[in-house]
Amino acid sequence: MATPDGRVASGPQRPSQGSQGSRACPGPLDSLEWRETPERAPGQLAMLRKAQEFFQTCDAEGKGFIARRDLQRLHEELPLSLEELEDVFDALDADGNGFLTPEEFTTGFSHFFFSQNSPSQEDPGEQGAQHQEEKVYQSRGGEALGDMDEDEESQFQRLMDRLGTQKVLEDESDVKQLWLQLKKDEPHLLSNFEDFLTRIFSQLQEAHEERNELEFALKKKIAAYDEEIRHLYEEMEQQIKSEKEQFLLKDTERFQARSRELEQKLLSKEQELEQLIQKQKRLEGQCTTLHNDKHETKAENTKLKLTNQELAQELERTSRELQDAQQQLESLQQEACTLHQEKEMEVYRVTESLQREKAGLLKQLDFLRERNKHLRDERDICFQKDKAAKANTAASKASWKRRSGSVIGKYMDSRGILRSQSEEEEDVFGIPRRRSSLGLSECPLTEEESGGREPGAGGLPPRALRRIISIEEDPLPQLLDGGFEQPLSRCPEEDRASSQGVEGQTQEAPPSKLTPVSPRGQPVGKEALSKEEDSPLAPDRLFKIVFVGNSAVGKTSFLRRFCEDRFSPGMAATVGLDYRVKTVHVDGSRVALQLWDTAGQERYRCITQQFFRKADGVIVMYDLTARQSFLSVRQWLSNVEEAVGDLVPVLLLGNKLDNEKEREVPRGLGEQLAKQNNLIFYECSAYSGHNTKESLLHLARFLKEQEDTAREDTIQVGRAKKKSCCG
Ligand SMILES: Nc1nc2c(ncn2[C@@H]2O[C@H](COP(=O)(O)OP(=O)(O)OP(=O)(O)O)[C@@H](O)[C@H]2O)c(=O)[nH]1
Ligand SMILES: [Ca+2]
Ligand SMILES: [Mg+2]
Repeated sequence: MATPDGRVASGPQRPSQGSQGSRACPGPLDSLEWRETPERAPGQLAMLRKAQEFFQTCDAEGKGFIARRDLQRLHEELPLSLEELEDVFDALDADGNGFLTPEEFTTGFSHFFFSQNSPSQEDPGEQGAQHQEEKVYQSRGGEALGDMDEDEESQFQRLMDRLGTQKVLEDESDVKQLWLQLKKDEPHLLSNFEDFLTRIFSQLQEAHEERNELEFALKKKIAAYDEEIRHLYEEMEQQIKSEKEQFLLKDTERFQARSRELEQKLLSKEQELEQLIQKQKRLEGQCTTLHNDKHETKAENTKLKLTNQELAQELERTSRELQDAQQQLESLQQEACTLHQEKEMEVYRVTESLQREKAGLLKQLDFLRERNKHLRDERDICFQKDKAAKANTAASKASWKRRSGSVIGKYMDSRGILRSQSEEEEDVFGIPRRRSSLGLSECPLTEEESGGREPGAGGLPPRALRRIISIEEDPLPQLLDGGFEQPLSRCPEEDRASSQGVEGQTQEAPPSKLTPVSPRGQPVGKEALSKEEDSPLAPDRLFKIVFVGNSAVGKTSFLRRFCEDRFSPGMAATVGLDYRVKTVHVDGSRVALQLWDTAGQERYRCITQQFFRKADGVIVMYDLTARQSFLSVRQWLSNVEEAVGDLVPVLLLGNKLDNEKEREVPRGLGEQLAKQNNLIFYECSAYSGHNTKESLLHLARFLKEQEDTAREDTIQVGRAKKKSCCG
């Protein structure tokens, strides 16, 4: 390939030969040379263009500069050695930084070009090897050309034209030299050479055309590609645009939806806010009212506090007063209690004195009876004497009547019937009868022997219960002062019923005339007399106990056993009511028991009923040898309950335990009944004395404990009340 020197050298020397130039880049350089050469006066511009083209040839990669390596790569194409090329590079690299910029290259090139144009070079050292090479080439070329004549020249030109090398060969000087050499040295080989050239050039031509075609195709392809790329680009742009639009659309829609949503939210928030504001206003209003209220309440509170204080003071004062009142009340209660106890004790003492009095009177009565008996005896004797003497006159009879009147008259009425003892006593002791409400019947004493009259038939109307003494109204003194101390007798009806049964109280009556049908011959009251303990000490407390149960179950016998510790068979039935007082010791206390013996017979029930009410305890007795008496127990219990409720403790006694072989009521039944009704239960015998004391003491203890508990309760309640008042 031709160097720049070559081209430049051939340029000025052969301006008409357009085919001369660089073989490396024939296209553009060719065209440059073809355009420049005809002008023959290349200006700066043309030179620059050439330099530029050469620069581009060297800088094949389009880096914008030429490295030392780029120039060395041209070593095979340029007729220069590596060292020479190095020299050229160094010469061109003005600043010596190892790169040739386009300016450096152009400057160096133009320098060389201008130095070529002016043969007298001012700076031969600078041109270096290039210059030398140029000279060699010129010398050779000049020599060859010098040898060629006009004829040969045209001959060769023709050959060239025929071959059509202009299109293929840029620089034909080599071929020309070879042709000339061959023509001169070996003319016979010229035709071969020409043939060879023809072939070569035709091939070259083909190759050239082919290349052109390829270039054209390439250009077309490139254009197509460009077109396609442009198309693709446009499409892409379109797509991007549409995508963008879609995206924008979507975004807008989303944005709009979002904004709508937000607007709604905002709206609701605003509403909420509005509500909240209203609420706040309301609350503020409430707050204000509350504040006002608070003030009012505060004032009221203060007022109330003051009132409270006043009230507290008043309360204190009142409680003090109350306390005082309570203390007073307590002292009054204590007084009342002591008064009550004193009263009871008084009652007891009076009872006792009356009993003693009663005993004295009974003794007197006994004495009188004795006297009566004695007088009767005397009378009998007199009567017998009269009979025997038959000389007794009416005067003697009259005197009898007067004695008897004097002595027994007190006891007999005009009809010869013994007056009731109470009447008698009224006469004798002048004690008036006071009680008449409820109480004991005063049964007339029927003296069988007085005319042998039947009591029922004797015209004496049977006197009904006349005198009634109430247990409820402190009865004892009155009970005793009138007639109770008298031996109670059987009622006339009973006498009649028992076919002239005469009261055993007139024991002195001749047995022949007294026909006691009932085993109950004995009077009741007499034996009840004061075998009672004459205790020197007054009892601590007193309990009233009422004895009930069917007739003949042994109530009176039981009481006798308990009080006197003896048993009399054939007791008379109790009439109305009897009582005894017995003091017993219970756990260190002296307890006086006022034991009321009621009549079990049906007709006295109404009286008995009255006595339950003031009773502290009740004893219900049945006869364990008489079934019916046990069956009546329930009735007795209900009577008690009717009168006093179930507040009063009840002792159930099954009597006549000694008579086991005639037992009709099993023990279990009694126990069961007691359990059902919450009673104290004993089986006893008045006859043997078994369980008499035990059972009554049990009841007495129970009563005492009950009273103790009640007292304690009262005290505690009082204390509690006091405490609560003080507290
Ligand atoms: N075998 C036996 N007979 C007794 C017992 N207790 C009383 N008797 C007899 O039973 C009969 C009636 O006795 P009272 O004591 O009069 O009976 P009462 O319950 O007082 O009778 P009223 O006064 O009519 O209510 C009398 O004949 C007594 O001798 C006893 O424990 N054993
Ligand atoms: Ca440089
Ligand atoms: Mg009796």
